[in-house]
Amino acid sequence: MHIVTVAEMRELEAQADRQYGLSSPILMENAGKSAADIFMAHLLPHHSMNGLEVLFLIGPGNNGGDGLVMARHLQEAGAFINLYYWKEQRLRIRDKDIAEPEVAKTLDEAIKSADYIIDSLLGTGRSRPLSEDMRALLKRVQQERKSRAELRIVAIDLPTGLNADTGAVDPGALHADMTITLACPKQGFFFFPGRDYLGDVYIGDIGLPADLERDLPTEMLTTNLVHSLLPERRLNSNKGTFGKVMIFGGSLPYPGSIFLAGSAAARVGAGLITLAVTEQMLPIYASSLHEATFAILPDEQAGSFERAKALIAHLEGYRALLIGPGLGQSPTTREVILQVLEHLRALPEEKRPRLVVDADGLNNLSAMEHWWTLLPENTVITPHPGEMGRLAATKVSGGDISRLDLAREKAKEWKVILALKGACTIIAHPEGQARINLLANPALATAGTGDVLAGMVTGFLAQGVQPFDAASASVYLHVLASTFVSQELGHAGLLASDLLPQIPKAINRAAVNAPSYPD
Ligand SMILES: NC(=O)C1=CN([C@@H]2O[C@H](COP(=O)(O)OP(=O)(O)OC[C@H]3O[C@@H](n4cnc5c(N)ncnc54)[C@H](O)[C@@H]3O)[C@@H](O)[C@H]2O)[C@@H](O)CC1
Ligand SMILES: Nc1ncnc2c1ncn2[C@@H]1O[C@H](COP(=O)(O)OP(=O)(O)O)[C@@H](O)[C@H]1O
Ligand SMILES: [K+]
Repeated sequence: MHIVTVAEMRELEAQADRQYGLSSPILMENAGKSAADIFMAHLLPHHSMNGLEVLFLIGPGNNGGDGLVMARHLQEAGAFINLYYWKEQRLRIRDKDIAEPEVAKTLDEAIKSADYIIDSLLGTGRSRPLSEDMRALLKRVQQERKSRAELRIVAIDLPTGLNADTGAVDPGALHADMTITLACPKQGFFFFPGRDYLGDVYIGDIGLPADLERDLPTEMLTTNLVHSLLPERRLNSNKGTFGKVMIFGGSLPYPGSIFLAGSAAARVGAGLITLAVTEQMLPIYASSLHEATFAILPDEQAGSFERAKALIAHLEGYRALLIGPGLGQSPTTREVILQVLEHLRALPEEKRPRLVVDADGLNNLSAMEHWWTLLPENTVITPHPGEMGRLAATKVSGGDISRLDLAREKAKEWKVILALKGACTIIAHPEGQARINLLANPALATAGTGDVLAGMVTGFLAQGVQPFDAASASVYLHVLASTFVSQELGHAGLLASDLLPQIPKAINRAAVNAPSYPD
C-alpha cells in the first residue's frame, strides 16, 4: 500500500484518466460507494442502518462530491440523511430544503440528533487556512462529540484542516473517530500532530489500477506486506536452517538490554542466540536466559586487541551480528568495535554476518570521524531521535514531517538501512524507498523496547531476510505485539519483556495473511 503526497495523488488521477479512461466522475462514484461500504461494515454493533441518522457536511469541491455519493448509498440502505452544504449554507433534512431563516437553528438540532457526522468538507484540495465560519461549524461538531460519547465523526479522505502532505493542522481541524481515505493513505497521516486526528484508518478502493502506484517511493507497513517478507518455515528444518545470531553488548550498569535483544531474536525464530559478554557478566545471564549460548570475552583490562580477537574468533558461521545493547562507551569498547568492523568489511559478502548497530553501538560510532565509512554494506542502524541527532550532528524531531526527508537523505549519504524510531517509525533505504508504520502505541515509550526491536531485526537477518525487509517486518510486528499487551494492560505500564511472548503471536497473525491492518 503506497503513501501519496497531494501532487502524487493528482498525478495518479490524471494518469487513470489518460491511460484507462477513469474520469473524475467515475472515480468519485467509486469513492463514495467504497466509503459507504466501509462505513456500513464498521457501524458500531448497536447501530443498524434503518433509521440511523447521518449528517453530512458537504464542501465545495470533490471531497463534498464524494460525500454526496456516499449519502445516496446510505439512504438506499435505510439511513436518514441530512445534508449541510457549507458554501451555500443550504440545509436539507430528509430530502426537504429548510427555509433560509430556519437553517442555523435546524442545523444545530441536526448536530444534536445525529448518530454520525460525516466530514466531507475539504480533502486534498485545501489551499488556505479554514475560514472562521468553517472553524465555528467544526468547533460546534467537536463540542457535541465531547458532550455525547455515542456520536461518531467520520472523515472522508482526511479530516478537514489536516495538511495531507505534512500532518500540520489548522486550529479548526476536526478530530475524527474514523478516517476513510481514498485510494492511498496520505503522507501527512504519518506525522504529528496530524496522526492524532485520524481515529481508525480505512482505505477505500476507488478502482485505480495497481500498476499506476508501482513507482511511488513510499509505502505503508501493512499485514499483507509483512506477510510477504516473512521467512519460510519448512517442515524439514533444523536450528541451522534459521541462522545463528551473535550479540555484542551488556555491561555492569546495563545488564538487561542484551537479555531483551537476545530473547527477541529467538522470538522471531532465529535458530541459535549467542551473547558475547565478559566473564564478569556471565553469571547474570547464565541463570536467566537458559536458551542462549555464550562467547566469553576477556574483561576490559585485557585491552581491545584481545577482546576483539576473541569476538572475531567466535563469529565464524554466524549470519547476523548485533552490536550495541547495553555495551557502554569506554575507549577500549570503541576500539573493539573499530576492529570488528574492519574484520567484517574484509570478509567476502557470503561469509559476512549481516550487521545491526543500535544503542551504545551507535553512540560509540557517532564519536568517530566519518563513522559511516567504517560500516560494511547493508548495515541496519536503528536510532531513536536522540541517537539520530548525535549521528547526524543535528536536532531531530520526535514526530514531524522533517523526519522523512532526514531519514531518506541520511540513508543515502551513509549507505545504510535506517530505521528512525518513534511513533510512526520510518525505515529508509539508501536508494530512496521508505516505509512508514502507521501503528503507534505510547505503551512502547519505555526503556528496553528498542533493545527488543534491534534483537528482532537481527533474528530476521539470521534467517536470510533482506535488511530493508527485516527492519520493516520488525518495526511492524513490534508495535503489533505491543497492541496485544495493551489489550490487557492499556497504554501504560508495559515492560519491554512483556513484548517477548507476544512477538510469535504477532508473527502468527501476519503469517496467516490477515487483512491489512488498517484494512
Ligand atoms: N479528482 C478526483 O479524481 C478524485 C477526487 N477525490 C476527492 O476529491 C478531493 C479533492 O478534491 P478537490 O481538489 O476538489 O479538493 P477539496 O474537495 O478538498 O476542496 C477544494 C475546494 O475547496 C476550496 N477550498 C480550499 N481551501 C479552502 C478553505 N480553507 N476553506 C474553504 N474552501 C476551501 C477550493 O477553492 C475548492 O473549491 C479528495 O480529497 C477526495 O476526497 C476522490 O473523489 C477520488 C477521485
Ligand atoms: N508512541 C510510540 N508508538 C510506537 N512506537 C513507539 C512509541 N514510542 C516508542 N516507540 C518505540 O519503542 C522503541 C523505543 O526504543 P528506544 O528509544 O531505543 O528505547 P530503549 O533504548 O530504552 O530500548 C522504538 O522501537 C520506538 O519506535
Ligand atoms: K474531509
